[in-house]
Amino acid sequence: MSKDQAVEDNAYMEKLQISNAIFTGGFNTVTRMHLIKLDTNNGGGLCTGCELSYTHVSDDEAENQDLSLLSMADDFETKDTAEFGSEVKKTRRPLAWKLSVSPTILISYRLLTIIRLLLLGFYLTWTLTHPNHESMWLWRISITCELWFAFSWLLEQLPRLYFVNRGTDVSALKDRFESPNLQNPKGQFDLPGIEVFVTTADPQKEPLLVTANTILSILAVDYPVEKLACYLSDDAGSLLTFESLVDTVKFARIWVPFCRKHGIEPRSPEAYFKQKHDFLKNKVRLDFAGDRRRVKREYDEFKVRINSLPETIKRRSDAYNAKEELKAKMNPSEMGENSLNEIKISKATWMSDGSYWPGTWEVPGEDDHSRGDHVGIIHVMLASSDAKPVYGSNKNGKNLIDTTNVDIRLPMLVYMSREKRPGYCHNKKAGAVNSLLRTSAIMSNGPFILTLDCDHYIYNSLALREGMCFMLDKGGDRVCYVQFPQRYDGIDPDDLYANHNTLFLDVNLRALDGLQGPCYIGTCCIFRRIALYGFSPARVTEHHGLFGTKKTKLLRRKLTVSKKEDDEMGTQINGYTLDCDDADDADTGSLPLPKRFGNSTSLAASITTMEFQGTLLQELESKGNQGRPTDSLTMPQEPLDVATVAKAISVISCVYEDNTEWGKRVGWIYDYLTEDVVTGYKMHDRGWRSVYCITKHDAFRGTAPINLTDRLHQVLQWATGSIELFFSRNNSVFATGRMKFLQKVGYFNIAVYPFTSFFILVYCFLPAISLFSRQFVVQSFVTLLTFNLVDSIILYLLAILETKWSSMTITNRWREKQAFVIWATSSYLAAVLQGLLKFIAGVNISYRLTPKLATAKDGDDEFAELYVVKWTFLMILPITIMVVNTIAIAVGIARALYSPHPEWSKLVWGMFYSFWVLCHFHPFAKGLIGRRSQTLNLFHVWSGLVSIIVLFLGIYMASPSGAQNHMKFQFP
Ligand SMILES: O=c1ccn([C@@H]2O[C@H](COP(=O)(O)OP(=O)(O)O[C@H]3O[C@H](CO)[C@@H](O)[C@H](O)[C@H]3O)[C@@H](O)[C@H]2O)c(=O)[nH]1
Ligand SMILES: [Mn+2]
Repeated sequence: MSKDQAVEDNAYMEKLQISNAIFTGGFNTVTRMHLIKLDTNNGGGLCTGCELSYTHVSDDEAENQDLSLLSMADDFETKDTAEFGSEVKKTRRPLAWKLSVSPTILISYRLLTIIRLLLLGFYLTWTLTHPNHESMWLWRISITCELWFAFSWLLEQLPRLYFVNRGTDVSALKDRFESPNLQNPKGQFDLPGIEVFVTTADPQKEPLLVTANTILSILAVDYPVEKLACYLSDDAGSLLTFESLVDTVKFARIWVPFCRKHGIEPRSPEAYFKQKHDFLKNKVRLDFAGDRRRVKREYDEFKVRINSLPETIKRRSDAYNAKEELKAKMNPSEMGENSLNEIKISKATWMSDGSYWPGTWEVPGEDDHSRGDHVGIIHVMLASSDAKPVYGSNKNGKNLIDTTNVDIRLPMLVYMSREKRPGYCHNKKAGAVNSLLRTSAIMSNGPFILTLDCDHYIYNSLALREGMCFMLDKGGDRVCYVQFPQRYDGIDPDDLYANHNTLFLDVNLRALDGLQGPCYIGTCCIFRRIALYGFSPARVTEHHGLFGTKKTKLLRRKLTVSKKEDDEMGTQINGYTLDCDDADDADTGSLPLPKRFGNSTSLAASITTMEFQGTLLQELESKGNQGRPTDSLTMPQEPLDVATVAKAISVISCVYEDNTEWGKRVGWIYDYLTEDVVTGYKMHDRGWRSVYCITKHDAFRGTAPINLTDRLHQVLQWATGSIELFFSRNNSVFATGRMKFLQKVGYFNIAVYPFTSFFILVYCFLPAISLFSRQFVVQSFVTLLTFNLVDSIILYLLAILETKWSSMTITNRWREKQAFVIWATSSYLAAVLQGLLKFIAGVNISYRLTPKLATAKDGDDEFAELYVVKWTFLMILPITIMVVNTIAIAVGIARALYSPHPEWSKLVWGMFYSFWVLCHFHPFAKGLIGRRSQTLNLFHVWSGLVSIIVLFLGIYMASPSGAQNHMKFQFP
């Protein structure tokens, strides 16, 4: 590009709005701005941001406003407070609180726990001091297992002693931030800005319609429009995702006003239109039925468009490619002589305005246009809007429904695909969200961030406000994130594969909330941006309310202890501390520059993490931390300029992913198969607390894998993440941070539970083995039985009490127990082995994206997917266990009936044990055999093989010679 041309271009660019351009660039790549044209012929036109014009608030005006606010605040301090007494009281209503659980329940729960602990202690001591001399190996195995089970129960149970439930008051939030008061005389939205991050990685496994619905639910959420920004990260770099987002925006212009006008819930159209109950209920407006019909029709058309996008793009590309090829043939000199160009052209993927798609092309294998090898892309689909509402107009040709008095603005929306290059580690989802974190810091810099998977939509449009209640209440500035539970649509009523995760989501996380907060579970979580930047919580001198006074004191003491270190090694600002606890950069207190910035030609060189943090620190300083540091950062009130977006492009360059800073101390943590738990762990370790927000109506909903194979792999992934936490050197669960002891126990439990696999496995085989060994001597049988009976009763009572403070039910509980045994013998075991391989041999573990179910069409069997079985190695052990125990039962019966030795009939007790084991595998068997018994071939072959082996073994042992040998047999 010549110099003159560049200047000319620049002048031209200034005149354009950002929304008319796609920005691309990356490491060693020039940052470019591609102007895109509105294609009126094609339904999938590109320009979307400019339909709604925003008025520019002049700097003067903005300043004046600020000043008036400030002077009001000053007045307030000098004036007679009595005049505003009622006002003050009104705005000081608490936003969030702890719900009290009946003391009877709490005390009984703790008492029962102690009783079981004592019982376990007695039993274990007794067993340890009374070895079974007639079969020592059996005794040794079982006592080892029992010790482990006791230990892991303790790890799980201890944090539960402090369970809490919480409540919020969204109307109090409204009173405090959206009604006129002294700090906010005009009653304008004074809520802080929130950014919503949505990650998507594969338009095949994650259907476009699912993502589109998530986006729609975000655009329609009940939160001040100008304080909201939505970012979609597309790790596939796919034109499919891009164009479906363009279409989504178009539909959003109808959908969002419709939702606002009639108070629609939920605001994902797919979920809304699927609802079975009477949709006219609670609807006051007369034009509702008509509006609904029109919007429904529009949605159906939208669905057809989205579903045919792959075909549309393919056809378009074929046509353009053919045209280009022809052009090349007709005019070879223009296109370059070699035939390579022709091949290249015939593979391209084209946008609707007739230009190349800068991301990945449908036909794979193209340099710079393949998965894992493409530039970074940013397109601002919707620019941030003005603070004043824009009302719609009457129903007319252009307007589908009457939107007078309905705010028709849409929040800011950005499409982003980070740069990817071969040879770089892109760190999966953690890398994607970190890219979003950097991009958004430049483009909107909201103080709060909600992360959502592409399949998790906002189910309750007040969800963001619920979360803000915790963040903005007194003491809220020590909250690093508000985690919501994961809830799902479309799970079979039996919840065959325990997809609801009740034990974890409704018991364990609630329990952790009573300590230092739930761990982060990857999605449905509102973060405080500074917590992601590696800051420590504010030093608070006085606290009451949300978290109680006692705990605050504890925290304060710890913070005082750490203060000394911070003065030496960290930067402190307005009570927030920037941790610099690593020796390598302790000297300067600054953050290291990315390694390869020295020879980068991109803008990236000028953008360092320090700059982000610098901006943040300045903001905090200038706002003077006026009691509410949380809302001191706001969304930009002006349209983005070219330079800003160009800057944003440079920070999604792949060099950042290689940088030690990101994912080590800042942002989402790298080097783990699952980034979630360890990211939250880091924050708790810095002294933050988190909050669990379970609302009466689910805040978010997602899809869960409802077939056995996908579920096994999902569990494998989670368990691997846990095991990695256990083996990790940097984030050792034993590390001394500012974490509470019992919170540590909670994390330790998460880190070690996969190890249970070994012991469960032994227990599943034990009855069968003992049956064949003839050594199941009933010496301690009475003790065993008595203990187990009493123990079961206590556990059952504990479970009943748990149903009193969580939404756990006894049926759920049994499902979870079954699931635990199944996962233990399949996914957990594989996870431990994978973890060991990584730890010892450094073997890399690859991530497997959980496929998301496209929404079922009307009339389809909703749970057809439930019985789809795809073979996986994870199934081998559970099948073996089932077969072995079935045979053990058969052999047991045969022996009891026909045996010449009377004492063998006692072995019949072992059969009950086998039966008990089999009961746990019932969901597994059901999933495997299923309704349509399709892929049973492998199951049959494998179980046949195991049966034969076991039978031969049995015959061998039953024969006199075999029996003699066996008397000397010692279990290895
Ligand atoms: O390279 C990647 C891989 C994944 N993702 C996104 O990450 C999310 C979660 O991936 P998925 O395979 O669906 O994981 P699940 O097992 O369904 O999800 C749970 O478990 C994950 C790991 O613990 C968490 O990250 C998720 O938030 C949590 O919902 C999805 O939105 C993906 O699009 C990316 O953006 N880039
Ligand atoms: Mn998921």
